[in-house]
Amino acid sequence: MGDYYSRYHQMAADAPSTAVQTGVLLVNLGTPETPTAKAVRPYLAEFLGDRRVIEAPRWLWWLVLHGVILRIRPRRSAHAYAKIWTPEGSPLRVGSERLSLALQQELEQRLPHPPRVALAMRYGRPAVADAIHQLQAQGVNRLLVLPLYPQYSATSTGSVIDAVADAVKRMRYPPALCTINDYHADPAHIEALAGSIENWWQDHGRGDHLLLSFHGIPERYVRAGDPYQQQCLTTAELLRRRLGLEETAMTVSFQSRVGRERWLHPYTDETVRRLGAERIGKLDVACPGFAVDCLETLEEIAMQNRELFIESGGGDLRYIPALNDAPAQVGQLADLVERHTRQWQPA
Ligand SMILES: C=CC1=C(C)c2cc3[nH]c(cc4nc(cc5[nH]c(cc1n2)c(C)c5CCC(=O)O)C(CCC(=O)O)=C4C)c(C)c3C=C
Ligand SMILES: [Fe+2]
Ligand SMILES: [Fe+2]
Repeated sequence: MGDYYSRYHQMAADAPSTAVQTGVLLVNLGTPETPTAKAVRPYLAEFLGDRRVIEAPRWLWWLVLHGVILRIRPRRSAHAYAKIWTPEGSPLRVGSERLSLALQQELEQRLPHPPRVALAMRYGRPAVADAIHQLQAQGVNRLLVLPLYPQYSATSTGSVIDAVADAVKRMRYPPALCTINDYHADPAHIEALAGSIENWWQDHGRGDHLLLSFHGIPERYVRAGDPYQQQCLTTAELLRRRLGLEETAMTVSFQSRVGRERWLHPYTDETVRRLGAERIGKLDVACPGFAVDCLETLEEIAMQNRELFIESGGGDLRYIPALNDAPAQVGQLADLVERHTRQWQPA
């Protein structure tokens, strides 16, 4: 009896069961380890094998993916990645790591009990499950999941939530969870975007037209209820008003389509060609859906679409960089974290 109680008291004393430690899991898409077909292939296989990304009958898609796409695309994509690769690695990885570090430092300056920040990639490494385990090893028992996608899509944010749910399914004692679905209309986010475009204009002069290009998704997904298109258009409209631009001074388009299905319109490449043919002098392009620069901005927009624009009669296409680890984005994300974790802060 006495033995039982003393053991019980010892256990209770050892267990820090009332300590609250918050974690923030930043999640971005993921990127290959090296710009080679060998490294791009498993990355694409995981990405394009995700049912959230490709909604098609499984067996049919498996045949197309493994029989056709993974035989052709890795080499083509690797060639594109090679053009933007940096000495530190893939821009998406380097930019996401810098942002994660800056957010950790900002929260440490602001809060007496700062959350621990970890970065995960939806595809490739560091895997979502590994990052959550790493946070738990640091004592985290409250977890805020913050996908680095300002607009919600089932294909991007939804898939991150799947990965978190899969990780949690295997845990005996998971952390309490909170997930941020989107921040597409957060005033501080709009302010950060507007400020970065204005700063860029201050250094380079204002162009003749502003194009906002978002990543596309199949139109079919929007018809099925994905709020992505609406959220992109709302971000764009809020940004246009904040910048004080006439409706005719700005265009919205959707880039990076894959396959033959109809994706969100208008397509960025067709829009760029049209604006070139209209003999626009300087076309400024920003991609507000990308928190961090990556293949889709640095290669597709700043290289491929710039060439398209000039070929079709335009003057120059100037890509305005993503927010990356700019203080305005770090501050906005820190505010978001503070708002969502206040409920957990020790009194
Ligand atoms: C084929 C279906 C795809 C859907 C749907 C899709 C949605 C989607 N993607 C992003 C963000 C990024 N995508 C990136 C690259 C990329 N996207 C697809 C396909 C779909 N994306 C592919 C095949 C690729 C790989 C590159 C290529 O082969 O062309 C990237 C950049 C990755 C990097 O390493 O730099 C990002 C970021 C969002 C936000 C989204 C839905 C809204
Ligand atoms: Fe994509
Ligand atoms: Fe692309």
